[in-house]
Amino acid sequence: MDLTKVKAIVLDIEGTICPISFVKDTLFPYALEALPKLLSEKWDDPEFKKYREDFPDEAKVSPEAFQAHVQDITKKDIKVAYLKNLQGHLFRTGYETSAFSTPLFPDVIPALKTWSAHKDLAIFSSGSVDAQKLFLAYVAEDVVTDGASTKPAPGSKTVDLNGLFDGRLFDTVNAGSKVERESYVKIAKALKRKEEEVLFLSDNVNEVRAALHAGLDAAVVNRPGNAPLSMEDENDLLVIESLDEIKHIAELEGAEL
Ligand SMILES: CSCCC(=O)C(=O)COP(=O)(O)O
Repeated sequence: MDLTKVKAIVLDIEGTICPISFVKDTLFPYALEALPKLLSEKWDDPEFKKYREDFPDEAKVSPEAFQAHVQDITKKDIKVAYLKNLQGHLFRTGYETSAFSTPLFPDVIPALKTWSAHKDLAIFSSGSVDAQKLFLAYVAEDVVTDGASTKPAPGSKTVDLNGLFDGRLFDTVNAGSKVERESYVKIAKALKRKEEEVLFLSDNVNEVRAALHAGLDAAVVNRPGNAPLSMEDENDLLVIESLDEIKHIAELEGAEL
């Protein structure tokens, strides 16, 4: 890793800056629970139609078929854009009614605030850009970490971190697949940086390998609750457990972070 060159830091979401359990056990179930009301009230509403029309034909035949399809691909965690766009729409009410807020790992907010002074921060997630905006708009200021779980502290206020990212939000629609090198080339270009000036951090080794293949700097973030890494991945890739380690590497390299 050469952090002296890095001018932009691109972050994955799930398993990197927030626990996988927040996405799987809070956001996804909320979306599934909210869907029947949306389907019964808005099936023919133009606002809902723009989400519905991208679904496969067999899911569009009835609200029941639609609900079953969404349930199936959510359970399988299939990260297709049409599901992600709909989820982003469904999450909104949850955030706006304080049904949940975003728990970031405790090292994340301080790192983002420090890094944003000298680096461009960006997100690259399978979650849609709209979902990313909500995710960042309702971040719990205080979290409680207990073993593998990090959750918003009871009564915690929220803080909007969108300003730190200034719209540098990438998803599979505007950047492409997270496991293809071309997507990372595209992101570097969008950030107006050379590939080696961009650092990508993710829990997903295939994403990290694709970013490295594109010429970015990249590391695996191994958080409590993530899938175990193979020996091969541990040997081949830089693995960190906290964003603080990037700060330490920067200090050792004399890089400004
Ligand atoms: C933007 S919050 C919802 C995140 C989400 O739906 C998801 O699938 C997370 O994917 P990532 O690529 O960020 O691990």
